[in-house]
Amino acid sequence: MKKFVLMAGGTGGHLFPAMALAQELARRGHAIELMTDHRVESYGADFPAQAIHVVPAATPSIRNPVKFVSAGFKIVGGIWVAFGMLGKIKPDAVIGFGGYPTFPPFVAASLRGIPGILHEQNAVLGRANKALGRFADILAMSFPDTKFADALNLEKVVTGNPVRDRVRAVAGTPYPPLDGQGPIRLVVFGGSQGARAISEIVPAAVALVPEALRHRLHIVQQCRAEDLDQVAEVYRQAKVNVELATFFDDLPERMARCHLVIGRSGASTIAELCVLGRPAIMVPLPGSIDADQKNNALFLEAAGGGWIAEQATLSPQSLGTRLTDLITNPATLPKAAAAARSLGQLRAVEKLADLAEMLAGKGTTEMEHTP
Ligand SMILES: CC(=O)N[C@H]1[C@@H](OP(=O)(O)OP(=O)(O)OC[C@H]2O[C@@H](n3ccc(=O)[nH]c3=O)[C@H](O)[C@@H]2O)O[C@H](CO)[C@@H](O)[C@@H]1O
Repeated sequence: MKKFVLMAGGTGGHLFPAMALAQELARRGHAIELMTDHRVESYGADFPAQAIHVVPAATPSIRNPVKFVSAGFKIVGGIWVAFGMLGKIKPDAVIGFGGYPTFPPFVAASLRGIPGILHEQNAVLGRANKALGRFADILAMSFPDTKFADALNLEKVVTGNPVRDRVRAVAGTPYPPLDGQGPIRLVVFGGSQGARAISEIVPAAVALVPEALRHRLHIVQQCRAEDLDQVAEVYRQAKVNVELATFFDDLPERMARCHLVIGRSGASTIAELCVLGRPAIMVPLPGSIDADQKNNALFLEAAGGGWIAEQATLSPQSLGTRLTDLITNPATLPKAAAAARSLGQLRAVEKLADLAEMLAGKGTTEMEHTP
């Protein structure tokens, strides 16, 4: 039995791949602890860790000098706290999943000489992983051509982005029949936190779908608490069958039953679409550093598994027309579903767990390590 500390930023996009690895390592009989931030309360309920540690962390803003200095103190404090914790836990290896809360504990692990893997979920190397490159032994990547990865001088392995057991359990679900009469199931969500733009545009677009088709729609839509009433009202007026919630714990099962997903293109969203084989209209988060979501979405679109709809040019009219075209053209969606499935990396979690075991097995003395 080995002991691992996983480190992940607090949104679903970082925590869920860490959860997938924790589930696999636990199956293999290893002990796991997690270091993260306070948002673990929202997304970490099923995390199979023996202990969850909230470590001080901050993201420095260059625009505000006061905030920059206070973030610096917080990061140094986080390194100090994590250094103490790691001294007691004594893990054989650490695995970081990106997000600013991974920076202090990963640096602390390196200072203690503990070997470490960084996992990048996106098609573009994130800022925390970029900064942590010199403290790691291996970079595990989800995409073969991860942008900016070449700048890091360390061993690189393409593992794919691990998905949770809950997703793997329904991965074999066949694409549901799409005939001219039955229900058409849509799942709509804006990443782990919801997205206002999706809440504004999707219901208005659905309301423009011709009535005969609209009445066949069964929509499951996640939306932010502050958007719920407005979204419910638009669907009520359009007489659409809809289920709304701020977060669906059973989203993977619902995705497996659906014909089409509309949403953002965060890394786990893309990994799940591929493993489940479901097509998507993807609205990448605009304005994100290095356009990670756009690059994730391009990967699926290039394979024919989905369509990018840029938020800047998206309107209820354009989305309504696209939706109507897709559901009146019965061959298109199953074809895109098959293309998405061909990209699915069901074995990502085993590959990453093998890598973690390999690194833990080598022990700190055998590893060439840069503190
Ligand atoms: C705004 C932001 O910071 N976005 C980043 C964040 O995305 P974000 O945290 O939104 O994460 P992803 O899109 O990667 O994953 C969303 C996850 O939430 C789950 N889910 C969502 C809604 C719901 O009701 N139930 C549910 O279970 C999905 O199944 C999926 O597993 O991390 C990703 C991975 O680094 C990045 O690609 C994104 O750019």
